[in-house]
Amino acid sequence: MAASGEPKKKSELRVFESLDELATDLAEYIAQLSEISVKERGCFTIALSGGSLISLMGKLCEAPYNKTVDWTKWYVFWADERAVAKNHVDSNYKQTKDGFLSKVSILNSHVYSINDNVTVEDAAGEYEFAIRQMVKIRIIGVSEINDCPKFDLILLSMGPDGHVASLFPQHPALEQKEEWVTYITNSPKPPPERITFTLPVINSASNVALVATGEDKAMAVHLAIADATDGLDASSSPARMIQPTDGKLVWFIDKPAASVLDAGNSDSPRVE
Ligand SMILES: O=C1O[C@H](COP(=O)(O)O)[C@@H](O)[C@H](O)[C@H]1O
Repeated sequence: MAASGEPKKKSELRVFESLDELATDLAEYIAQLSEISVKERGCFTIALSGGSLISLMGKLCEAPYNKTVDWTKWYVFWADERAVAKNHVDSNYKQTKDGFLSKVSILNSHVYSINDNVTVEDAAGEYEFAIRQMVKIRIIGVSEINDCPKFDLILLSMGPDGHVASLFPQHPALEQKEEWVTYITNSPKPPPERITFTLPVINSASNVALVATGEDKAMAVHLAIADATDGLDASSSPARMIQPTDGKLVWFIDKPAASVLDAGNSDSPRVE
């Protein structure tokens, strides 16, 4: 990992033999970024997603990280949320609470969940407002390029259709350039109503990690990473649109997810 002050490589592809190895490296990556941010800025702002990601973060709740990470300096946000009650099985908050937050000592007051008591439109507006307040007091950094929030780390899990956060292929939400947080009411994956960070926010982060595991994601990984993808229009692969402007992207994938890349069906990956 590039230490503070060193030039950062823009993107990197890490392929693992097993889920256990991936989870081990992911925990170390997050812990290192947390340490660097706390040293440089006094806090660590992280935005999470749902899906398979949370269980892959499990090793962070174990030794040594449960003791060595400075959890009191963490500020937790969500890159997307489904419009369901917080105790619903589909809630990204519930999944994160059960699988991660309840096992580490992050302060409750540093956990910024999305309001489940209002319409998705209002919830998106409220969440953007909350983030603006955190930018104003410089807990969340700010991009010098576009005034967007600059999260220390945004963690995304890619779906088999190439979606990230709740940004789905061909969806107009991919075009949203003005708002930081938007909403959709027609998600192709249930539940239909969701709140999501927009691409400008994701691409303004200091670090973005994209996780994809399993053979059912192999083609989406190929479309997102391969150099040449004949005839592909950009919005058919939201994951391909993740290109941090002034930050670093790291892909964490397992062998099955890398299988189409490995099969020699692709040109050299766009990432190192
Ligand atoms: O619906 C969602 O799906 C993606 C990917 O989920 P996975 O189970 O295929 O890993 C997830 O990252 C996103 O946050 C979520 O709302």
